[in-house]
Amino acid sequence: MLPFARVSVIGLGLIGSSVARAVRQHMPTVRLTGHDADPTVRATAERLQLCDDIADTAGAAVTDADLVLLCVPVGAMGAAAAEFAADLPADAIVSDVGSSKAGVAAALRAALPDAQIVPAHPVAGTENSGPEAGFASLFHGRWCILTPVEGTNPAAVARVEAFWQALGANVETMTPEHHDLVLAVTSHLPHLIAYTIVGTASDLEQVTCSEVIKYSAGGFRDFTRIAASDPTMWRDVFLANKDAVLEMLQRFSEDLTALQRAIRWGDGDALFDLFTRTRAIRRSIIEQGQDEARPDFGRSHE
Ligand SMILES: NC(=O)c1ccc[n+]([C@@H]2O[C@H](COP(=O)([O-])OP(=O)(O)OC[C@H]3O[C@@H](n4cnc5c(N)ncnc54)[C@H](O)[C@@H]3O)[C@@H](O)[C@H]2O)c1
Ligand SMILES: O=C(O)C(=O)C[C@]1(C(=O)O)C=C[C@@H](O)C=C1
Repeated sequence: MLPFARVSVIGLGLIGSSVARAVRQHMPTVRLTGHDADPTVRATAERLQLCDDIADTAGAAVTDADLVLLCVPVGAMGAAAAEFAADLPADAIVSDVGSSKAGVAAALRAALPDAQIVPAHPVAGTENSGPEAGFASLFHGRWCILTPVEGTNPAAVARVEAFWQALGANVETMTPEHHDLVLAVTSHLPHLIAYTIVGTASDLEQVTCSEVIKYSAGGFRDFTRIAASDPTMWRDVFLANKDAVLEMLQRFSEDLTALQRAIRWGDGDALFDLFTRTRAIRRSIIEQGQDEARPDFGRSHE
């Protein structure tokens, strides 16, 4: 049996449109309704036939939903939920896909004090955004982390878990705080580093007259992909997950200083040991099938 029969997706960008495509593919009988605050995105969603209906207001999108999935930037979650609060059916489950969880859970609870809320984070994405960037296989073999708080109905958690499993994801459950700490180091810090290194190189470009672009080979190019990620999304993530990101950044700065010292003092063993350890980590990620350099990654998937 399907976990939900009528799903509303609020926010039809990369993740919302990928969810819509994946629902169509894996649960074709589900009635899908979509809404986006941006009329251009709504028009594109209509043209791509992402949903059965595209509603002009968030309220109209949720009136008969049994799952409402918020796919908007984390800083917009509270406002987006408040827009449909008055129209939400009493038995509907509300979930989201935000990249940070503690702040989002609090914002959703404040906007929807009586709703069943099961926050979630599919750990899958690309540097692209918008409804045309989505694709149905985005969640295949990826993790989706659920962060229910105490008192959440276990049956609601089980239905959201079954939903993500039906889209091809592996589901894990943890507290919002633990999620935010783990993701600060595995996702948020790498983005901050990429934004920094590409920014630094671009400042240098003034000096080197475009050599940075001209000779950018593998290493720098990989950073530019990450640094091309959506500015609104990442601004919101860093503001929402401030404490965990700052803590991880402190640890990172200390390790960077140790590396700086090893280079200054010619400590080749320290460099070699670290690089050997990090190479093993990369290889174990590939062995576990978590490598993002899969053939279909980051292209159009329709
Ligand atoms: N991009 C990724 O790699 C990735 C991966 C996992 C989770 N996420 C999370 O998914 C969410 C969406 O990210 P995305 O990459 O799809 O972004 P996106 O920019 O592609 O899409 C976001 C959409 O939300 C709409 N929107 C903004 N405020 C709204 C509101 N109040 N009501 C209705 N619509 C509104 C925008 O118009 C836009 O179309 C974010 O919370 C992000 O943290 C992103
Ligand atoms: O591969 C990318 O482009 C991503 O940034 C995906 C990525 C990640 O850091 O792993 C980014 C943010 C999400 O919340 C989940 C996934």
